[in-house]
Amino acid sequence: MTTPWIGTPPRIGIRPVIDGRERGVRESLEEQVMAMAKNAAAFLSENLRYPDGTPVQCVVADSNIGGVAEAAACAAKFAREGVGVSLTVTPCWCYGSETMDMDPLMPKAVWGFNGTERPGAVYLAAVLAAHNQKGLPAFGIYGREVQDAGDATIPDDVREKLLRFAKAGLAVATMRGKSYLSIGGVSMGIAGSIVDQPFFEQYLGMRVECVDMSEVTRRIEEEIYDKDEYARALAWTKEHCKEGKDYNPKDRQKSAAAKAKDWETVVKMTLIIRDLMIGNPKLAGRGYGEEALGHNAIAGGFQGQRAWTDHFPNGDFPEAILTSSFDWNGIRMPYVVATENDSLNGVGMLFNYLLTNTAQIFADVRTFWSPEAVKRATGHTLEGAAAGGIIHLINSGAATLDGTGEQSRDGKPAMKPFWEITEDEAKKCLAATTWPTAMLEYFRGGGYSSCFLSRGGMPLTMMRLSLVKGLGPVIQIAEGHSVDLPPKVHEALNERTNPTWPTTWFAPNVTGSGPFRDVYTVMNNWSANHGAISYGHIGADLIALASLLRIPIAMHNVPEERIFRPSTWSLFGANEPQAADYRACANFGPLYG
Ligand SMILES: C[C@H](O)[C@@H](O)[C@@H](O)C(=O)CO
Ligand SMILES: [Mn+2]
Repeated sequence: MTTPWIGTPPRIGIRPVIDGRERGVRESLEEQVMAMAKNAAAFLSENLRYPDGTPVQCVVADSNIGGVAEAAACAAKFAREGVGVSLTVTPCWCYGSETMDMDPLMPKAVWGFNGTERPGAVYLAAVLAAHNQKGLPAFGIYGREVQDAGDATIPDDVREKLLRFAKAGLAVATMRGKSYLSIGGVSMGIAGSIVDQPFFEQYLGMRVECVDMSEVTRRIEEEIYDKDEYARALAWTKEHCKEGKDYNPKDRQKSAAAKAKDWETVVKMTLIIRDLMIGNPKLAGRGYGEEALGHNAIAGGFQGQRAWTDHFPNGDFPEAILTSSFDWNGIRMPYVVATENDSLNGVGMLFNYLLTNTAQIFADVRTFWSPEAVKRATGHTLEGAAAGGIIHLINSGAATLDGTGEQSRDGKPAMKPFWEITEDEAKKCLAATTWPTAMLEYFRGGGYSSCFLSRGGMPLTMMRLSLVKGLGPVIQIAEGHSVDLPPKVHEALNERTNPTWPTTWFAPNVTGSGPFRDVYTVMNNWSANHGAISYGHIGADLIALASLLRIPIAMHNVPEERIFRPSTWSLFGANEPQAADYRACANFGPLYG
């Protein structure tokens, strides 16, 4: 079952531009310029995948672009072909404002070949100046080393920038026109669940769809879900999702029959939340044509607490399974579902997902444990990556089971795109997860929480998107690693909190100064109760994406040499990149704004 919102994914349009002077110059360049475009297209398609695992598609202009007529013909072709991102390439001089991509909504980059036979770099600088003057920021790509005119290889530094730009551009284009589905409303006063529709519209080009949680009740009671799939899902759940310890007081524990009923309910909730997000053609055949359509949601959130969870089984199972890369339908695309309807953390998960095609961890940023505090509480001395202290990431709900770290890459724990995950790895993730009965003191209606401990040694990036009145959205980024603790130490610390929830021990990379002065300062600066955690050090990709969306970065620990933003940003203060970022974002304002 593929996710309909990937339907016709955005393509990357390649624009080969050329010096239009005939009777010698243009003719001498036709072949080389078009070859550069086709080479770039092949590289991008070979190295990038859509969320459904298919190769990214590129569209090359029908001709080299020597002037506005050919630029217009190229724009028309791109519109016909569903192009959402544009890359202009050239090894020679061309006429900037006559050939440039003028589409204000199109993420754009220009690659000027570093070869001196013809002035490709001069065009690059000239056309970027035009982009600056016209308020159409573009990424500039200029390889460090000079290449010979016929050299078709793409140097490593150019490859890195092409991929960083393309991933960010595709994420922007993929979100446009899609929905965030808000199931329920504000959860326990969590600000991220006060869903800000103008933010989604103006910054992401998305819409917010709102459905009351009573719709889930209606569909459960009227059996508006695929009953065959439900039977398979329940059987699969019984086989693969083992009930964990019931920590509730004996006199409050539910009966076996009531627990079995709760399993049935949470499995139905899973089908229903997914159907609400993306629809389900199976429903049309039963007279539920409207329900079959869904809400075109690329991300969603379930309020759960407390209006639902004070009475019904909680949403932890649905949220955890949907954000994982496998279920009763096999290994498949994960979904983006935010616990407590924290829509801003849902957007963070969505950004991370679109940049990596990997499932995401939703977590509370719960506790900073200093080495001294761990020593006092357990007698253990933190060491290795944990030596500076650790942050306890734990939250009931949408932590993907991929977060167990039971998948591997090069022999190390990993979280992979679904098409790389083996059946055995999926089974290991499930086997590493137990499902304790929900803590009834919190979740009066019961249900089940996913409980696992992430393996250490995974490169992780934790990010948060928050809103500030008068400023708008800002993003925080912390690259680091998951860490292992001795079992007894983990147990001692975990039992102090909620042992029924999934834990990732996180050690951010610290720099010794500023917001990354030390681990404590990272947490002390964190701008909300939640973080969206992705496998991999993707901070530079997030920074590129944020710049396309004009969302400034409030803090990050990404090495400077990896940072890639539109060239315009440097004109807002190249010596002070963070201040420049804020100025540039404020200057241009929201992309759809
Ligand atoms: C069960 C509790 O209410 C938790 O849901 C709560 O501590 C949170 O996760 C807050 O983000
Ligand atoms: Mn939470």
